[in-house]
Amino acid sequence: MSHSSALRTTAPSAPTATTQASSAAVASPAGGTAAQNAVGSVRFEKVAKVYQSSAGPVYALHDISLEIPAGSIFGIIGRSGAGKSSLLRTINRLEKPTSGRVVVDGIDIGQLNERDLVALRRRIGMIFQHFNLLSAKTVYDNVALPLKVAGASAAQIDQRVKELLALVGLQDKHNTYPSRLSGGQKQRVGIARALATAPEILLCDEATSALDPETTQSILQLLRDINRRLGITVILITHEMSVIREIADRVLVLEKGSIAELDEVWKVFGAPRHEATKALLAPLQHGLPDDLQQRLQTTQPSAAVAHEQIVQLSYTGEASLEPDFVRIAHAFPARTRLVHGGVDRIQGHAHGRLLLAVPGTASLPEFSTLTQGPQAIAHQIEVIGYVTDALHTA
Ligand SMILES: Nc1ncnc2c1ncn2[C@@H]1O[C@H](COP(=O)(O)OP(=O)(O)OP(=O)(O)O)[C@@H](O)[C@H]1O
Repeated sequence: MSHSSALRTTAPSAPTATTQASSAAVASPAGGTAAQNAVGSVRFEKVAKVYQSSAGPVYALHDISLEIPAGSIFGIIGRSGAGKSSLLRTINRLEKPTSGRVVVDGIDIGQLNERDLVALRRRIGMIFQHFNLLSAKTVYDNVALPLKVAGASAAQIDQRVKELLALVGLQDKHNTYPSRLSGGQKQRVGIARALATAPEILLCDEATSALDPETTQSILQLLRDINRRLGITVILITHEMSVIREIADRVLVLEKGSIAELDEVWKVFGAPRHEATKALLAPLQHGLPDDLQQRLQTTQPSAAVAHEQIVQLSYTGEASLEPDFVRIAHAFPARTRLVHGGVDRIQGHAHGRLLLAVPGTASLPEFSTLTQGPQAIAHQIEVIGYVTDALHTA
């Protein structure tokens, strides 16, 4: 498929803005190279946001400095009120920072006049949790609207809307009204509309939060496709950690308006460091099964009491280490059983944990030699407790 070049170049409003951005990027006053300022990059420089409310000032963002590379998929997570929406909305200047700069493609967007701001917003599409479609207009007209506003001709609009509806898989819904569409279809219309002016950045504000898991998967697939085929930078905020795990390259964890963590997703999800991250990721952890949880003791029973030692092997994705069951079996004594666990893959890195039940009287291997160097079978190994009676005879 070669929608890519067509969809990025045929929007009537985009060429001027994109050309401006590219030339400004090459001649960046900050001295950055053209590659650093590639189309679709965002840089926050010491961004702060303070809202004035009747109850006094609300410090929503403090000292945010980071860079989102062009063409990447960037996730923003954080507890409710952490500042995610505030940060996202500074990118198209729906919110103006109280201090600091937001630089899009090498241009400080705080300096733009009204006309340039309109042009900027055409280069930055946005989709929403509740789709924000016009219910009195057909699918076709919803997608056509930004093109009409941008002054495109009827022929340009027709060609572009057809391309976009084909891209999002709604070529047979031109004349349908939003009320007749499923949630996933509505979001596809939202995406087509957001792409109408050939943006270089797509902001996604909880875009899958109102969708069921299967529809979420199909929308994520579409977003990934759009990112890869059109080279559009995708920046998303979500409370669904599985969405970040599924499609983001890098993730920012915000806590009380500050950066708690910022790194590649497999690193943050494999070994979360900040309390806020650990709390957010807790639902993704495979909890202990109830029967094991209830019977787990923290002190080891005496040798006279039949029991098992529960050993946890953790995988954080580092150094491409994978669970190798032959080596695990060799490292542990006879009659060791695999009782629980799971391994996910994030960006090609194995991530998860396995729980082994080792006979209580057997001596355990030296964990330090099994977690380092070429002999490593896991990133971390620890005894998490003991159970009397073998689990499988309970
Ligand atoms: N217009 C506003 N006026 C006053 N306070 C605001 C305004 N918008 C946001 N806030 C406050 O700023 C802080 C950050 O809000 P923001 O919406 O950015 O957080 P969030 O992480 O997106 O939260 P959520 O996940 O609940 O949507 C919160 O304390 C919020 O109450």
